[in-house]
Amino acid sequence: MYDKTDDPSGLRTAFRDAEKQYQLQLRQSIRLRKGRKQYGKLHVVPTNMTDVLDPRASHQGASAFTEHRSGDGKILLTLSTHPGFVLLPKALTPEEELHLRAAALTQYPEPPANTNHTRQHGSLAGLWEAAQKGWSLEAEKQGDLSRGAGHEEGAIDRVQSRRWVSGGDGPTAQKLLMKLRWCTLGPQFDWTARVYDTGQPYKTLPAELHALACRLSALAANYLPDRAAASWDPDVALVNYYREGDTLGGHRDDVERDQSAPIVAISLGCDAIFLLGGQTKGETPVALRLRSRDAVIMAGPARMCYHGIPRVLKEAGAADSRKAASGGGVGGGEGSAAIAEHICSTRINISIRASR
Ligand SMILES: O=C(O)CCC(=O)C(=O)O
Ligand SMILES: [Fe+2]
Repeated sequence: MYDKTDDPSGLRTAFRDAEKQYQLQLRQSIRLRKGRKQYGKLHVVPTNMTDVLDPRASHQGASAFTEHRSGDGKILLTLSTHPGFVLLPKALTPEEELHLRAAALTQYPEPPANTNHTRQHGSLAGLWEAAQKGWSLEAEKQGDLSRGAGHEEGAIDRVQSRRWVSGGDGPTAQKLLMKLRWCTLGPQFDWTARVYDTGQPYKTLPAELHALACRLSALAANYLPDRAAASWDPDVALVNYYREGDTLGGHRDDVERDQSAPIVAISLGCDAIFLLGGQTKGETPVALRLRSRDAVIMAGPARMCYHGIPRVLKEAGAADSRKAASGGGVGGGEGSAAIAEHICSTRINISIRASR
């Protein structure tokens, strides 16, 4: 997990400049009519993408990527500037993509996994279903949010859970779903103490994520530092949810015990710009375009590199998601069209790690 307090000064750095370059900028025209201001529509200011490395265009020859092939023909891309970094375009099958995006919306945030809502609202069991049904949280009861003696800042208390009700006074499930930013699988992460806490109840890393991460790191093993993949046994994952305008600031994931072990990060939904910098924020990062089904592996020296997401490209990737919806989603099950619609405006990243 990463250090959110890493850049408290807000100092201008090469990394920060790159973040600003790619961040969503909205502009609104204002006209004066009969002495009164009239506000036009907000529009997105075009971003110069010419320096963004596109893994799907690597065959064009001008790319900074070096292309390799695994035994079964899968493409692996490396960067000579960043040893230990491997990008696997289309690493997931379309079936895995459908399955994981449904799981990331409907199963992974379920208790006992913590989410960014846990501190304020307690366990939100059934968030996805409640959002589909148009439910809200029942009104807060006096004392619901009281924290017992010995409460430590940063530890997430189990505030009493509230029920979903139709037409309740609390926040709507739809709004809470739109504001879902992360959930943690495997031992809970204490963001303030910056440690994994095996003392609280937690959801073990789903076997499908463990298997997928091991498969991908084994595929990339030749391009990772010595034996980084061989004995790797991931036990935690952070699921990040991004909507248009959401960003993930430049950080290093430096809490896990073995700082050279791989992190395998899976992209689902909308495209994004991923910045990969150096060991300080003074180094200018490279910008990469990540798409749904792509995987990124960072191990060895690349683990020490600052990285972040300055931009989610809402329209990009949406057509594919809609197409998948008409195919029926996960087994054509109920809610698959709703999942596909949601993912058209969302990016999900699942980063799988070993905490111990
Ligand atoms: O969203 C991404 O692609 C990167 C996520 C990440 O860096 C993290 O979860 O630590
Ligand atoms: Fe990270």
